[in-house]
Amino acid sequence: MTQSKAAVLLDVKEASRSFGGLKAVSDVSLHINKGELIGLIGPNGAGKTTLFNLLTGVYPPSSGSILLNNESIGGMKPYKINHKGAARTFQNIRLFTAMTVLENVKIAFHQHAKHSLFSSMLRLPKHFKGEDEITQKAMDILKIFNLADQSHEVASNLSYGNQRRLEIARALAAGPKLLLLDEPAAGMNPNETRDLMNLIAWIREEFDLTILLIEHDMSLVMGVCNRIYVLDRGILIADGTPVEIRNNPKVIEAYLGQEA
Ligand SMILES: Nc1ncnc2c1ncn2[C@@H]1O[C@H](COP(=O)(O)OP(=O)(O)OP(=O)(O)O)[C@@H](O)[C@H]1O
Repeated sequence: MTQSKAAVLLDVKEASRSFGGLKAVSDVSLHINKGELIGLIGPNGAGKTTLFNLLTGVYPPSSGSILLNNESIGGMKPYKINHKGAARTFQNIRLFTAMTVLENVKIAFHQHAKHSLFSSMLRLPKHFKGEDEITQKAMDILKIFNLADQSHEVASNLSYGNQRRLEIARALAAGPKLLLLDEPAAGMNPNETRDLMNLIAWIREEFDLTILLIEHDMSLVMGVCNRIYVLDRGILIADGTPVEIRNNPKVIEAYLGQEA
């Protein structure tokens, strides 16, 4: 896909991140156009999560630049990047497990809600109106994820697959432009995985999202992604359409090397 300036949402230029002597991400340049669903794959320890951590402010890049909507976000605090329009899920699920399903989504809405802390503290009518609206919006999202019936269930009581879905629902509540999903299907069975991939493709359309999806398993991303980037030992070794990636000798070698 061509890289016209207006269409690019995320532009990463020669980003690196070192931990001691290890270059976990090494001079990676990539771009994502608005509306694309992009896969990020690579063997164990390739640097996928570290790249996500750079994109979401968990770590600043050691060098290089990261632009979201033409604005530099490299090194910004995570909450600021979230406000700029990038939301993520984590490889290890991070829900408020003692809270209900509904509360988990409402918290994310509150972080972005318009009603002021002042009206909340004084419990003005405006506060209750805002609260009702947030409950309604949270329920609407839960319906999309087939979690509305369990809205009053404590999050830790959900099945593993549903906890993963709830994480995505919560990320969506932040109203992101860019959604970063770190192995959203990890631990799911093949049917759950297929349903989730279809749901991800659907929410992209419905919410006008751009999505970057980390996945371990190449075959999973083949069906849904427009393009795929491949990392190996911190280096971007390939990018292209699913068919190009499937037939790329460097990619095959990287994956075979992992099995050896
Ligand atoms: N905070 C850290 N401190 C030191 N080393 C780190 C840190 N985070 C990641 N690494 C190292 O950086 C390399 C890349 O790790 P990363 O988790 O980004 O890979 P990954 O592609 O997401 O792997 P996986 O598919 O196994 O999750 C690994 O060698 C890892 O041990």
